[in-house]
Amino acid sequence: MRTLDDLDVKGRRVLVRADLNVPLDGETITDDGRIRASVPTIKALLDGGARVVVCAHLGRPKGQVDPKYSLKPVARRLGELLGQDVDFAADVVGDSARSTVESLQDGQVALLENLRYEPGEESKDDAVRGAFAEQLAGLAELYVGDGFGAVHRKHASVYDVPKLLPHAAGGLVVAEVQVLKKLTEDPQRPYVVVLGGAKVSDKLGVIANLLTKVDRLLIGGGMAYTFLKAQGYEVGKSLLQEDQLDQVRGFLDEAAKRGVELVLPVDVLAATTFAADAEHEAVEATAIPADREGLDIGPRTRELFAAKLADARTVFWNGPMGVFEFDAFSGGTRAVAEALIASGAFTVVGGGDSAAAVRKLELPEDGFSHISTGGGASLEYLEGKTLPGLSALEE
Ligand SMILES: Nc1ncnc2c1ncn2[C@@H]1O[C@H](COP(=O)(O)OP(=O)(O)OP(=O)(O)O)[C@@H](O)[C@H]1O
Ligand SMILES: O=C(O)[C@H](O)COP(=O)(O)O
Repeated sequence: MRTLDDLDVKGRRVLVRADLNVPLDGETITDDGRIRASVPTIKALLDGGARVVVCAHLGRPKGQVDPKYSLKPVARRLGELLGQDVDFAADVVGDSARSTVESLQDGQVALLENLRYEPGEESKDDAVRGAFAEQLAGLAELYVGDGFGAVHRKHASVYDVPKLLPHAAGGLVVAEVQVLKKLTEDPQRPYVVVLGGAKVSDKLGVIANLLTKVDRLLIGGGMAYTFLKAQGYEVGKSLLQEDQLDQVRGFLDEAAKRGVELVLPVDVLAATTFAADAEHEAVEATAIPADREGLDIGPRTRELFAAKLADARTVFWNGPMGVFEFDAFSGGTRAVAEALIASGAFTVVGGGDSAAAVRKLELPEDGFSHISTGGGASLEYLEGKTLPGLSALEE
């Protein structure tokens, strides 16, 4: 992969695809980790005299303009971190974007509005995506792919634009790949993967492949309930991927066949409603009341997971064990994070919210070998899949 050193950027407009998909509470950024991680590449380009045009997505507005997902607060924070103004374009490839980009001087930076306001960004139709990519590429002369968290998406800004412009990988992508490579090349064993979080349908897909690579798979968070249901237990109002139950039954069989230990919660904190102050109690994972939803793993599961992590030599963890944003349901995530730190293993935490949880719970970031900005992206990399955003940069 070409890197920034291979590009002559002085006086040129450089489109940087970053992953600035940060958690927001209204307009307040609750964790700016991904913005911070994007700063070194942007700064290096600015120091090199480039005119930098940053593009990124926020949330999943599905091709519609929705002010809730505006990148405006991100522009403000990026400016603070860079120590210079970030011009914000009110659209992605429209009049505002074009005039903002045209007025940039050497060493100045602009951020475009949320890429996912444009239906072309995520379209499955190559021609539709390609047409949007042409518009985006038209804003710049060079392209830098640095949004590691999105390299698993075959989206216009990730996959198609680098085909249209001379390109290079940014420092974040290079660094992330370097660490994750270590996990794919002969990891020390036991190799344990811990999966949780809420993007259940996205991430169930990686399990089939992971079962061929790991010694143990611990499943918590919103991911666990589809497994419990697949085993025949009722999960009340918990997060459930009903259409993937057969697939999950297949994983349970496959794990048993391969001798991979698949460890599920034995108890959960079952709440009356999805709220910070919800009434809740620890119940057996096999007996979740119909009117309750599991919002965290229970105390016995925390101990079980910690025991299963104690002798690990390599651990990858993606996805919080519960709704850590609510204090009452953050204990499971804390317990797993602490068990990773205590294991002394080579530990990688991946994912926007997983990394945010580590910081929110004030756990020492240097207690982990690496905190990756990619959740889904890291998981798919570990599967050994060719990721669209990486293959495009390699061409
Ligand atoms: N039992 C649960 N029920 C509902 N939501 C849950 C549960 N457990 C965890 N979550 C939620 O999962 C979310 C994080 O999931 P997600 O899959 O997005 O992880 P991630 O680390 O951000 O990975 P990625 O980078 O791929 O987005 C958190 O907001 C958390 O509240
Ligand atoms: O949060 C992430 O994992 C990345 O920003 C990608 O977001 P997506 O899962 O909505 O494509």
